[in-house]
Amino acid sequence: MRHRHALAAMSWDDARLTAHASATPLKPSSVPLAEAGGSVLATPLVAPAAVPPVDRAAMDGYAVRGPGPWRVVGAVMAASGLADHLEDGQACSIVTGAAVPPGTTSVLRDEDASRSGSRSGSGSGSGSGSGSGDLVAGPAGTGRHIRRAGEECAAGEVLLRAGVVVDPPVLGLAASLGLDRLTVISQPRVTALVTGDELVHRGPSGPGRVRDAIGPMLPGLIARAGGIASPVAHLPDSRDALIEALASADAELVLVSGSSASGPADHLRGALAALGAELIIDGVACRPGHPQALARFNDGRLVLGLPGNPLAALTAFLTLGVAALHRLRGLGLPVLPVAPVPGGIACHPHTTRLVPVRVGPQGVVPVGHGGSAMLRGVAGADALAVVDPGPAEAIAARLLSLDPGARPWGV
Ligand SMILES: Nc1nc2c(c(=O)[nH]1)N[C@H]1C(S)=C(S)[C@@H](COP(=O)(O)OP(=O)(O)OC[C@H]3O[C@@H](n4cnc5c(N)ncnc54)[C@H](O)[C@@H]3O)O[C@H]1N2
Ligand code: MOO
Repeated sequence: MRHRHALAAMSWDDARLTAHASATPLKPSSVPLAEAGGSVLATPLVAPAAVPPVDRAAMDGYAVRGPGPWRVVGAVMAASGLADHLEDGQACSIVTGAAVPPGTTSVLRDEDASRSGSRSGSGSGSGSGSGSGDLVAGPAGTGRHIRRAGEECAAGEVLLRAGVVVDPPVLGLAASLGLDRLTVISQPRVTALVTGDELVHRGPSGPGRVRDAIGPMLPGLIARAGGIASPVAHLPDSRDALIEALASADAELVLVSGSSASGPADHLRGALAALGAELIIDGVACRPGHPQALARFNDGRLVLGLPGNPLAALTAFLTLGVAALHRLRGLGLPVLPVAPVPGGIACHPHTTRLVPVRVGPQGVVPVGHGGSAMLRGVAGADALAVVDPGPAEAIAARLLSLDPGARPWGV
């Protein structure tokens, strides 16, 4: 029984938009910082207090007050509390980042300081011990080498808008603001089912044996696209096994590879029909990746059919999978930068071509080996050029990143 192409193949752009619109963003929640990586801010990031909270030394050296020379009256270490007030002509040795004593007018760098007295002679007299009573001299313009309180942000300032991905710099910023929790949309869960009786997971391919090349790609792709991958499940070409696995998948998005075409072992559409899923996309007008499909269960879970040819599976994930995951995470559809193609790329009259390219300063250059069963080209490429259908050659193309976790970039 065949359920082939009840819907006409959708254009590549419409398919991305449709996949994005088919998903429902997950509900926001408050999570500890340690669990927030990869999630998306559900509310703006607001500074609860000024950063830095106090004036701090920007260099190792001496906090001084007024014109020199200065008498060293103490030492401020990294973990010292607020030191006593400095009077005119007084200095305190200090380390980078420590709060300067009240009254400090400047910080004199170690390498600019000359010190006389019990701890003189090294030219770098700060550090442990106060050496109190020594004299220190050197150039110290007013306000030099002091990080002012509030110089990074004031209390109540909005630093990031909602919808920003919590990546390492954002996590570090949140920690430096003193935050312990963030209100975020957490990462969607993704289950991957790799089907095929012919697939093997060790050793070479041969007659009747095809080494699984999709299973190894999916966990990294899912993670880079902001999903949480469960271990890849391998299924035989069995309609019942697929129905059982689809019915029990506990994830917002289920990927199924190798069952998307119309052969006798391609059970995806039959399994979806048996489970009452709505087929939203049945084929996309792109190459590679034409037979990809997207369906939705009544409970909102999405199923993405990845074609069995490995490059087609990759392009399908980057097309529909990334679009759906972005929406689940509360993100808009990624806007693709445009790059010149100095040598041109032949267009297909009716179908969008996805061509592995290297990105250079002059534009993009195809790397070859972009057939749907090949990964050689894409493994050495920076992006896929999206070559819109047309009568001749494209001299510019949008770029689809091969790393769905990369911050947006331009060319
Ligand atoms: N009569 C038709 N035949 C095919 C059509 C079509 O429209 N009508 N579409 C072709 C295109 S385009 C593609 S892409 C494939 C999609 O096939 P399936 O998704 O059904 O996958 P299979 O038939 O199982 O496999 C195709 C090919 O890929 C190899 N494969 C499968 N899984 C893996 C894997 N995990 N790692 C490496 N290689 C894999 C499989 O052995 C086959 O060689 O259908 C075309 N045919
Ligand atoms: O379009 Mo298929 O998806 O060539 O590989």
